[in-house]
Amino acid sequence: MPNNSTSLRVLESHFVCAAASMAHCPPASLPEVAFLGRSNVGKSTFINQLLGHKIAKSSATPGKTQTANFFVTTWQLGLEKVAFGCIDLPGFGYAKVSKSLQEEWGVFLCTLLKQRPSIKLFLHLIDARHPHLSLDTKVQEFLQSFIKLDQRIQCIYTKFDKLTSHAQHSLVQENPSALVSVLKPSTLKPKFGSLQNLQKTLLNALLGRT
Ligand SMILES: Nc1nc2c(ncn2[C@@H]2O[C@H](COP(=O)(O)OP(=O)(O)OP(=O)(O)O)[C@@H](O)[C@H]2O)c(=O)[nH]1
Ligand SMILES: [Mg+2]
Repeated sequence: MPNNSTSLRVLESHFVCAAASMAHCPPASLPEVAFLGRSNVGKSTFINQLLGHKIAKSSATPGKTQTANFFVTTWQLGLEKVAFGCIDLPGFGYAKVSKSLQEEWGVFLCTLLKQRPSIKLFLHLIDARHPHLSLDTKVQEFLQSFIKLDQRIQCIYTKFDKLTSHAQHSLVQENPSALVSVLKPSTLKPKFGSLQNLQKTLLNALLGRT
């Protein structure tokens, strides 16, 4: 396994397609990361950070991403080249009334997550300011109900920059296995990691190296 000082570079990324049904999804030939979380939590923004350019459309208005958007990226870690897919999903939790995940999200997205074995990493983005919402618990339960041995779930707190320093420490203490992200990765305090470390952690999780 590459050690922590091995450098990581994003070599290339491109948009593949937007799908609104299983029939429109591209062939599942590469390992994939699915980015899921409430509307407006920062899924598209985080994909852009990881891939190093604005490839996924983000917006201050909730409900921006309406289809499952597929991207492919190639990264170099030391001497190793890895190509993988990223799936930017529509958010849930926009409706004011509490509904089941399937009602919120529709049959397509639930089926996509359950029936696409190439998804090796489910990245669950949670707003750091609201870490205990019942909808996020429902998502965890939903994922746990079907994931296979070669699939992983990883939580990441977004909008971590909106917390006070004290609240940042408390949240990380409460859930040490979660990752954190901020709007401008270069402003993340070193004790909370770096964009490179995040990229390496996610790549290792995707490849089942954790
Ligand atoms: N302060 C701060 N703002 C963020 C962060 N991540 C995202 N945002 C902002 O949050 C808003 C929503 O970001 P998106 O990336 O579009 O969120 P999304 O989860 O893709 O939203 P939907 O596609 O509607 O589900 C944008 O205005 C982003 O600039 C963060 O870590 N910190
Ligand atoms: Mg989005």
